[in-house]
Amino acid sequence: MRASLIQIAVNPEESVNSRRERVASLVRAEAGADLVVLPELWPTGAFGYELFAAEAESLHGPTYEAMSKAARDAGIWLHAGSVVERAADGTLYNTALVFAPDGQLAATYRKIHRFGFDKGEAVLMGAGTEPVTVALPDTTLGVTTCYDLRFPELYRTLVDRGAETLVVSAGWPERRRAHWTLLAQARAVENQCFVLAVGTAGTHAGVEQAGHSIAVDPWGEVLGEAGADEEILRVEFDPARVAATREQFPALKDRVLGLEAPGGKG
Ligand SMILES: O=C(O)CCC(=O)C(=O)O
Repeated sequence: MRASLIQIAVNPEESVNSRRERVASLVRAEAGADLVVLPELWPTGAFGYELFAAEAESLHGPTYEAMSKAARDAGIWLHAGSVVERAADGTLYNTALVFAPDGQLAATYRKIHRFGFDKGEAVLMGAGTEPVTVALPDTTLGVTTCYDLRFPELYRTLVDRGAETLVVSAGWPERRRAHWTLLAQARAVENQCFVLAVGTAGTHAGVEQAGHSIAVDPWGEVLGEAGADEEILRVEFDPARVAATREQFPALKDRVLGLEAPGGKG
């Protein structure tokens, strides 16, 4: 399976419309890949809070249109990163879009863990509630977004639902780059899954982005890692390695379930 992780530079001198057109061309140029993955909120930047309301889209807005067409033109599965979705009741969500090679929408995922504690996304957006998997011909994707990476229980839920390739679409800051790499590898090892983690490059809203998109195999080995700037990280892997790893080292079978305390208090 060939996957292309497009680490998009988000810088304020490029308009949202120009970036959308540029990214559509980058996606089209990946024809021949099986799967293309884009980062979180690349139209506005994950920290472009002041743009969220103005650039919010209905689910079938301009990013949907451009990405659906790009997926169809390239004939690829496309995790198109996420957009600021304005729902019918006016609530904003950080919503990831996944398209099939015919351009049809295969899945949406509203980010469950919002970042910012008592500000930013955490107050500007609503929280998703539904973990999402997408069955591709050769693997099942578990769809997650940025800050989700810190919450292993979400990934276990995705594994229980059949996920074998965990996608993390992010806008991760440079300041915490060490966490990004470490957690991507940890999620791969503990879940015996491939992890495809794609972030943004550049600096927007004063927040330097980490870049360093990374692909990890079910043994925790790094298949490829990008640098800091805009770059396309292309990796090839055999999805059957997930079943083989789980058979050779069956740690997932030793899970002890039901340890969570009722009400979430330990
Ligand atoms: O958890 C982190 O350090 C970064 C999370 C983040 O930037 C996000 O979810 O947008």
